[in-house]
Amino acid sequence: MSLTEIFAEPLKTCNFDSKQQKILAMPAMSWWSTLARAAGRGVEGVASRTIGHGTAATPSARTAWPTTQGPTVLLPLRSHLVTRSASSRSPSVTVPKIVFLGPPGVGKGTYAKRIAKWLGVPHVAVGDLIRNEVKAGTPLGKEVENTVSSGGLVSDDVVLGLLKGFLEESGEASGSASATQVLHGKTIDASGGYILDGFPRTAKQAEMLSEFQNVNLVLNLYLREDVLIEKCLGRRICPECNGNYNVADIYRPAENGKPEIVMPPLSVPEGCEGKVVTRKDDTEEVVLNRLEIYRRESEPLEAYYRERGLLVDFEITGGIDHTLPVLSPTVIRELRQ
Ligand SMILES: Nc1ncnc2c1ncn2[C@@H]1O[C@H](COP(=O)(O)OP(=O)(O)O)[C@@H](O)[C@H]1O
Repeated sequence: MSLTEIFAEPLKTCNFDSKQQKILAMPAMSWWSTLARAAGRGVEGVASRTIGHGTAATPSARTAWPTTQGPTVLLPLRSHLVTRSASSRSPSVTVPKIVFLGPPGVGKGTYAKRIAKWLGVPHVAVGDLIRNEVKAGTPLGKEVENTVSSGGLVSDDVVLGLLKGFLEESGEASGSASATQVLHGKTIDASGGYILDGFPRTAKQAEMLSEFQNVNLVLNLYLREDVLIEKCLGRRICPECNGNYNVADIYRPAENGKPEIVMPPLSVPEGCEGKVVTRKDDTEEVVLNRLEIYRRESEPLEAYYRERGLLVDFEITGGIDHTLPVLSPTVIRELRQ
């Protein structure tokens, strides 16, 4: 079964009458190995751990990618991961502890959230944990409010304290603003793995994280900077449902060895229309400041994880429907290594 067969039809809709039903009905291990084999084939020929639509995929794989018709939906994979733990695979793979890295505007949060849902693990967005404290008006929130709205980085101790509390207390209601509000009142359990988004941002934070968590994959999403700025300025959030949207409609032709970029807007659904707002830190001045900080901090951070063989670079060149069918098997393939 080819990558196209697995990801083209099924990912467009959540329709159980489609081919997806057949895939899900397969015995878990055979589904798993088919997916994993296809994932390996999909990025065949990549010399290093650098993956991207423009750089790694073969032309035939590229033309076979699904077109953008309707939302891309990945059904939960958790049961397959659990099944794998009974096999001979290493336990680290069955507990995916994944870090997503990437500059503001790259879509890190959106991809992290989708992949987390698919893997059946919580998406832990540190920026949300911090914003939550600010929104709840806690002493910590008041302390960091100005730093956040100017695009600066909150102190390591504060962020680490929040994250540690969240990861260690999740599974039992901690009663803190973070555990109860970020996840909309639902208790979450990070003991079966997680996707960490927004932490670490510096090599020092990576060191600190390694003292209490063993991360097994770091996905480094990247995108050219002029597009990043446009995407940040087009970003909208719904304060009620926490949904993220983007009104920017971006196109850049391929030139000077750079891939073509096609990013249609991520439209605001009816229920959120009239409610969406621009984040305070998405003004041009603040975005430029955040990108500057990112550039400064990301190099040593990437080096930290590259040296440990955990970093996978992934170039974003398209919208979600274009990217997710390539990113998802990449995550599985890389977790297996
Ligand atoms: N790991 C971190 N260390 C320090 N500050 C952080 C960290 N993560 C988030 N923050 C603070 O929260 C703000 C919002 O974070 P986030 O939602 O991840 O935004 P973005 O990725 O768009 O910069 C950041 O600008 C920063 O002030």
